[in-house]
Amino acid sequence: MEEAKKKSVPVLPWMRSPVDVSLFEDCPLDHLPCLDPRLKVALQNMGISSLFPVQVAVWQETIGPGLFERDLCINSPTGSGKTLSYALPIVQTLSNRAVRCLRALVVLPTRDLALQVKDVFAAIAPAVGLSVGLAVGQSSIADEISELIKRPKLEAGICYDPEDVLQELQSAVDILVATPGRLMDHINATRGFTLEHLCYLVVDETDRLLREAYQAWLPTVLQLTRSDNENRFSDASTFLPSAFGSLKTIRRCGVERGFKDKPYPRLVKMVLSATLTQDPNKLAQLDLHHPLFLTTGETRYKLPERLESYKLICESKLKPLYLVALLQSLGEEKCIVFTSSVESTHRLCTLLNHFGELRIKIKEYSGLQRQSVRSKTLKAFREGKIQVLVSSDAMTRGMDVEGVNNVVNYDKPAYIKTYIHRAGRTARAGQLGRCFTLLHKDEVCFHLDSFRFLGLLFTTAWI
Ligand SMILES: Nc1ncnc2c1ncn2[C@@H]1O[C@H](COP(=O)(O)OP(=O)(O)OP(=O)(O)O)[C@@H](O)[C@H]1O
Repeated sequence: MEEAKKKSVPVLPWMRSPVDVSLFEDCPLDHLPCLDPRLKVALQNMGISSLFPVQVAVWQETIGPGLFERDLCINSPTGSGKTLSYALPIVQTLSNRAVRCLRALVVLPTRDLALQVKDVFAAIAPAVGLSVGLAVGQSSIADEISELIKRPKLEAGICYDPEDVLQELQSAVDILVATPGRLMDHINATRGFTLEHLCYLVVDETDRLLREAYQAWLPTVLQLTRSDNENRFSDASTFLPSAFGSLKTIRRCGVERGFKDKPYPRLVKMVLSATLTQDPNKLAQLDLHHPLFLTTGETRYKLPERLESYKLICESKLKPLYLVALLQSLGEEKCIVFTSSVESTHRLCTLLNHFGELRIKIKEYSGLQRQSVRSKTLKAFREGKIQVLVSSDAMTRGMDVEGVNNVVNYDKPAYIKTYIHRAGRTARAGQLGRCFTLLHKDEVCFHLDSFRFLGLLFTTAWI
């Protein structure tokens, strides 16, 4: 049904002539034009010696004479390195900034994803003197504000007038990684928080973020970053919250130090996903400027090169036993088992923990749990203290855990996109990985038909 609906949606003209990322090759850091030597060292410290194709393609479009002329829409497989593809050019371009203010905003749908992306920025940005902040609701709002906003005169004890205090509020960060809810909290209520100077907006996991309104964060950000000229023609009151604390932050032409009397630089947008939407109505929400589409190969979505896909056909009532046998055969290798709901995640995890012969640590990770519990579980999984994570689809998007060799679809994914994001937790960064899907024999034909367009061949797994 979903696929039939999609086929009737016309593709936008600019999407018909994309830059094909599959024509690019890895590029050693030594050969990358214009790379700041300080960033080269930072990348080497991360264990990176060359850039992946999508990173080279984005670098080419953003660094050099063309310098972020167009908004970029990037559709590239899971694990292909999309995070660094935007983080590196943004950090390199901002490295020349004279005054600290909030210039880049990266929005992600979940807290764990935002933390992951913040870590990538934090590994390179300090090398060129840039500071990175996080707004995800991990700490109290007061703690978060004190991380994001500075009061230099007040802190130095030389400012007593409340009016002066307001004037002196400054951003403590150049780059902010945020989830939509917390971002809106700061926009609405944090004094001194402004998007007035924003140059880059990254919408990662775009299709997921466009699916939900999240307190109208996108129209709000777009409205606040429009110049005076654009603002004159639109009526923000239709969606802006009534107690809109930061309305003063709408950018005016030439207000920033160094930009007096010059046209204000355009806000550049970068939107990314492994399953980027082609729906014109959804893309219209992003208000893209002369967008350039980067995608990998000719098929709409692509799986990682080194992913092996297996089907396991069994009767429904025997599924738990098949799973136990599969996990036993995988030994201590890290594995994520996906179910269709938070309830079945809980049930399955409880059941697996009753199989004494499975001498591996198995934990649940689902949207039903508190964030603190989820974060603790994820940390233990990263550290290898847990071998198997039973997860609902909360885990499917973007999570990058080293050494996950196997993914199991205990419940078959309802959509191709779900398959892509689940399977994409393995075979990342050019590594080998396996995805097993448990199917009842009646499901096999339907399942394989709907996946054929991915060029996906399932091998039958014998356990
Ligand atoms: N140039 C590189 N060299 C080596 N490893 C890299 C390089 N770039 C990224 N990586 C690693 O590749 C992994 C995947 O990167 P990343 O999480 O950015 O993928 P992604 O394309 O955003 O995937 P997803 O669509 O699932 O979110 C990470 O572990 C990252 O550290």
